[in-house]
Amino acid sequence: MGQVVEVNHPLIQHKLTIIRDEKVGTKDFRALVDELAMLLTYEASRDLPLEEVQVKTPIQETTKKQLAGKKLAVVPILRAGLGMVDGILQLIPAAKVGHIGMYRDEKTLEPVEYFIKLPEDIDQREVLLVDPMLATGGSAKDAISALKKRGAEQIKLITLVSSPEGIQAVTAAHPDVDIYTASIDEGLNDDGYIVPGLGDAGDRLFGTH
Ligand SMILES: O=P(O)(O)OC[C@H]1O[C@H](OP(=O)(O)OP(=O)(O)O)[C@H](O)[C@@H]1O
Ligand SMILES: O=c1cc[nH]c(=O)[nH]1
Ligand SMILES: [Mg+2]
Repeated sequence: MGQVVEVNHPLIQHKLTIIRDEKVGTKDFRALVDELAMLLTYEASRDLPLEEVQVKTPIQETTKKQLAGKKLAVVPILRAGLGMVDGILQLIPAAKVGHIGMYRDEKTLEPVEYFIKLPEDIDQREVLLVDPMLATGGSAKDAISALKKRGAEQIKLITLVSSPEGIQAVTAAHPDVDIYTASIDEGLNDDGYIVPGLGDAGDRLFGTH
């Protein structure tokens, strides 16, 4: 538990480099964030438990494997986390979806929670908390605390771009949470943006400023 996995798969690195380019528009940005979320989830779900099940093929009866144990919930941190949900649901169609609304105060960079709605059985589910950016770590840290307060015990954090500071903040506050990311970037600028990063993920996804 508490591992930090920078997923270096060539397809992930290639697609991330494309969306870093400020010239890439909303349509392509949105499509690639979804693809990256799917690829990262493929990696993050490597340890899902399996169980045996009887199957009768057109040829013969056999014993094979199926997913076992806890069901899953995908929980995006609004707004930008929303851009990762569809890609993940293509991989795990049966997952339930929760929502945690948070924005960073422009001056203090402190996260402000404005909405939270989770499946009533969140305590029975393994949670994939998703947000493209892990900067100071404030949003992810508070979102994980909010999930734990509502009974979630197994949480993984999936981000596209993370700063060393954000990783440090989350692993210190929540050593039980694994972090899967496409890139650990250099750091943060004075405005709390990841360097080199990709800009404001929410604004690029939704065409806002
Ligand atoms: O690690 P932190 O310092 O908390 O920063 C990361 C958060 O900042 C961005 O959200 P933002 O506040 O811009 O809201 P938005 O997603 O609605 O754009 C991003 O989507 C993360 O949620
Ligand atoms: O680089 C950053 C940092 C926080 N939030 C973003 O959307 N981008
Ligand atoms: Mg946010």
